[in-house]
This record gives sequence, C-alpha cells and structure tokens, in this order.
Amino acid sequence: MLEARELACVRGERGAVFAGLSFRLEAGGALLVTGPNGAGKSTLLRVLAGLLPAAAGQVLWRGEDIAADRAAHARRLRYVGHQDGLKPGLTVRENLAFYARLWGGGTAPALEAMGLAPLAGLPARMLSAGQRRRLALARLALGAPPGAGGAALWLLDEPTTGLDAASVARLARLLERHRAQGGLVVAATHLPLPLPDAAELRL
Ligand SMILES: Nc1ncnc2c1ncn2[C@@H]1O[C@H](COP(=O)(O)OP(=O)(O)OP(=O)(O)O)[C@@H](O)[C@H]1O
Repeated sequence: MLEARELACVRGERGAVFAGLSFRLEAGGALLVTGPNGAGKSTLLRVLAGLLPAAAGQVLWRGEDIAADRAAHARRLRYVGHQDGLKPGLTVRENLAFYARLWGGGTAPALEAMGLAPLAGLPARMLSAGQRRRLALARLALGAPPGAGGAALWLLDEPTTGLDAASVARLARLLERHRAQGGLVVAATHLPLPLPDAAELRL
C-alpha cells in the first residue's frame, strides 16, 4: 500500500541523510522510525508526506508514485510534526472546529479522544506543552475512517513527547482504532510507542 523504493535524501551542507532506503507497509501496518538525533527521521516523514523531494527513489501509494498527484496524497494523510499548527487565540474547541470544517467529524468525540473536554473553553495559548500536544493529536480523531474516504496514512513525529501516561494510553486507543480500520501509521520516535507489532526502521 505504502512503499518506499531506494529512497535517498540530501539536506543542506550535510549531503546524503539516507540512501537506498526501502520498505513496504500494508493496510493496518505500522512502522517505527528510530535512530539518533540528526539521523533523518523527520526528513523521512517529510519525504513520505510529499513535503520534501527525494534526491533519488520513489514513494508509492497503491503502486503509484505520490509525485504524480500531490493533492491526492495530501488528502490521504495526516501529518503531526513538531510545529503543532494550532491557533493560539482560539479555544481548544474552536481549534478542533477549524479542522473539522476541513475534514469533517465532530469536535466532541475528538475532545473526548484525548481527554480535552475539561479544557474545551481555554485558549490554546494557555495550554501546557503536554496539553498542546494532546490538542494537536486530537485532530487525528476528526474526519472519516480510512475505509470511508478518510486519511489512511498517519505520519507522526515524536507523538508522545510531553504526554503523561493517561494521554499515551488515549493515543494508543486512537492508533489501534485507526489500524483496525485499515489505516497505516509511520511514527518517528526516541521513546517506546504503543504500536504493537510495528516494524522498526533504524536510521
Ligand atoms: N532545513 C534544513 N536544511 C539543511 N539541513 C537540514 C534541514 N533540516 C534538517 N537538516 C539536517 O538533516 C539531518 C537530518 O535531520 P532530521 O531532522 O531529519 O533528523 P532526526 O532524525 O529527525 O533528528 P532528531 O532525533 O533530533 O529529531 C540533520 O543533519 C539536519 O541538520
């Protein structure tokens, strides 16, 4: 379903960050991308998202190069990176409502998914670091399920940074549901992640 073929990526002065990288992930699959600081984990996620061109090789979705239709690829993925994309002046609920207008789905289940209902009326600028992370991740609960036209590919960069144990457990439930519905997860991390049976790609 998602396939990387002989991928190479070059960044700035450093030259090749990685080269000859290949993997394949089927529906319901998960891939943990690990490796030391600077190994290229975030770079790989950006290449898989179509945000950064590969210097060589291809990323394929159902056998088609993602470069052939970037808009279609953007619609099939959710990317949660270091930049959280939240609007500081809007409340927690309003932030989710903004994305719900783009993707569909209700704010109430998304608030519930990451335990944010008690904070719904608070402006995002007043959230703690972990609470902001929970709000960024709550957006994953919006939209249709993968089988019904929703985003099938979740690309997560250090998703558990700053999360308490209860929030990691909530994220685990979101990931499990997504995979059970045929979704795919690629997560870069230094921390153990709740992704049973995930393959590991060490850079
Ligand atoms: N915009 C950029 N321009 C030039 N080089 C960059 C840029 N962004 C990242 N790099 C370089 O690319 C390499 C890989 O960085 P990347 O962020 O992918 O690593 P990472 O494995 O995610 O690291 P970390 O564990 O610290 O998050 C690093 O050597 C970094 O300096």
